[in-house]
Amino acid sequence: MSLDLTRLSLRFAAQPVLFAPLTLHVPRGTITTVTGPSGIGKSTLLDAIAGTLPGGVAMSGGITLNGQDITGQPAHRRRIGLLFQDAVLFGHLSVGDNLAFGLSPDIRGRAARRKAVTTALEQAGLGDMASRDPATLSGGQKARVALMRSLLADPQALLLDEPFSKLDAELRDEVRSFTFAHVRARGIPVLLVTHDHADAQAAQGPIVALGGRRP
Ligand SMILES: Nc1ncnc2c1ncn2[C@@H]1O[C@H](COP(=O)(O)OP(=O)(O)OP(=O)(O)O)[C@@H](O)[C@H]1O
Repeated sequence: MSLDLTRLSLRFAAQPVLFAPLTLHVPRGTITTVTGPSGIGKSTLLDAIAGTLPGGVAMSGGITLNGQDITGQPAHRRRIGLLFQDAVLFGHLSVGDNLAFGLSPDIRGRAARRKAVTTALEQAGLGDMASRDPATLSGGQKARVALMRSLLADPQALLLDEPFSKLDAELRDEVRSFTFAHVRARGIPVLLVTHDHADAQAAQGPIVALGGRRP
């Protein structure tokens, strides 16, 4: 199982390419860190992989997931999770319903679905908070629910875009450890975009520095 990019290149209309064509092998079970200066195209790269590129971006090169070419596939068919710095939970749903929303359709039957949500709540340390309004959760609790919701969708790869940058230092360590432990346990390829050396160090994987933008 791996995520592979082959000479991937991105360009907004009438602008230079964002970064030099990127070839990258992200094996399962590793967290590969992507760094690079602001504006080089790190978030746009993750959008390209997830299939959520904004309009007006020209892409060349290829993306395969577990050997399957997904370059032209719509986002909902790629089974790639994307997690941002803001743990965005649906305000009109309870914490439990936020988790249920993420559930993979492969988990069938009411009892099995309920059990998956209960297990995720317990893993997030929120066993008794299923009916809580997400607005009443702490930053760390929200981040844990957002991760669990992504994992309940049973993604085949996970993309993390500065996922800890809004958290204060102490919380950041805790949420980082929690996140890395859970994604490692899944054994899926993970790409982490970060500016923080401590994140890259804790990821314990290869570090890819984007650069080489043409003038
Ligand atoms: N709709 C758009 N049209 C033209 N250029 C855009 C558009 N959206 C983003 N850009 C430009 O594309 C470049 C890449 O943006 P992106 O957010 O991917 O960079 P980044 O490396 O993630 O930056 P940061 O580290 O600051 O988050 C930036 O220079 C940005 O100004």
